Amino acid sequence: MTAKMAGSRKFTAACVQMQGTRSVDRNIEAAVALIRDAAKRGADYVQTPEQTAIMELKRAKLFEAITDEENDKALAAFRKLAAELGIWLHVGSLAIRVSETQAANRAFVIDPQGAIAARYDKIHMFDVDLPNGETYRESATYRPGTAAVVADLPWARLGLSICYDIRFPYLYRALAKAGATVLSAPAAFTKVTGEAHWHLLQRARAVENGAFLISAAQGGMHENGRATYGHSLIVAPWGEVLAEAGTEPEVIVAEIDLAKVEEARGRVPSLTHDRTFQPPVETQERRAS
Ligand SMILES: O=C(O)CNC(=O)[C@H](CS)NC(=O)CCC(=O)C(=O)O
Repeated sequence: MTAKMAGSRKFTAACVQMQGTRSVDRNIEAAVALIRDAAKRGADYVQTPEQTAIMELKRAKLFEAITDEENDKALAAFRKLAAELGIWLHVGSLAIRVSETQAANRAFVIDPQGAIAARYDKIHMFDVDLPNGETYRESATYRPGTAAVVADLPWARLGLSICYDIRFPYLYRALAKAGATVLSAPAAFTKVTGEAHWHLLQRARAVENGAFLISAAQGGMHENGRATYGHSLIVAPWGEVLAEAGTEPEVIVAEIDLAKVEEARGRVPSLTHDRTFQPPVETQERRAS
């Protein structure tokens, strides 16, 4: 609607924060209302969280609810909505059935005509036992992706990632080296790890790559028993938090000025200072000899 022209150095980004349920229909309805709100507030690019369409940890129940890409009603609804609103819509992820026994945790970038401009399958699987007793085995259900993906928005190259990926810095280095000036990590971070690490990791990836980092999040207590951290974030390349959500569903908006990328990279050009050697690891034995 208010989409700025291609070649412009500025655009308006929004994150839609959600409290995902076990119902695909209810989640689509909630997401659509928030995306409409974001467009009304002038967003050219809107991002939704990881698992926008279903938050379900029980494998059998998940497989009853999901389909392949062609039959996915959330994807169809979001394509129609992007075209209607004339926005770039980045669906943080959907669970897409890729075989009898496996799903992909897949992000979609949808263009203002409703066409799929890019797809990314989450690479790093959250197979973790937390100290509070929460246990996750993402790889028991999902087939990890094997490729890093960038998507060209009219204003900037966008680097894709999802949630737990944020803990693997070389992925974002690869995306930045491939020209990404806006990075993304839509998430369903656990409350306990989010409290400890969320802002730190998001800001670190932005600063070390001199790039914007836009991450829409799941937040609050979910029907599946999980508590997620929320705090959707839009971070500038110098590390400032431009917009941040609380724990409840809401929309956050910020203006993305790409001149800030050159400014940050000009001040500290660490992106051009990578050394390729492996630092020697000194062991006790070596030191003794
Ligand atoms: O479970 C669902 O329904 C949605 N999917 C997820 O929540 C995914 C895989 S279990 N969660 C994460 O990657 C959390 C990472 C995280 O919290 C960290 O890195 O600390």
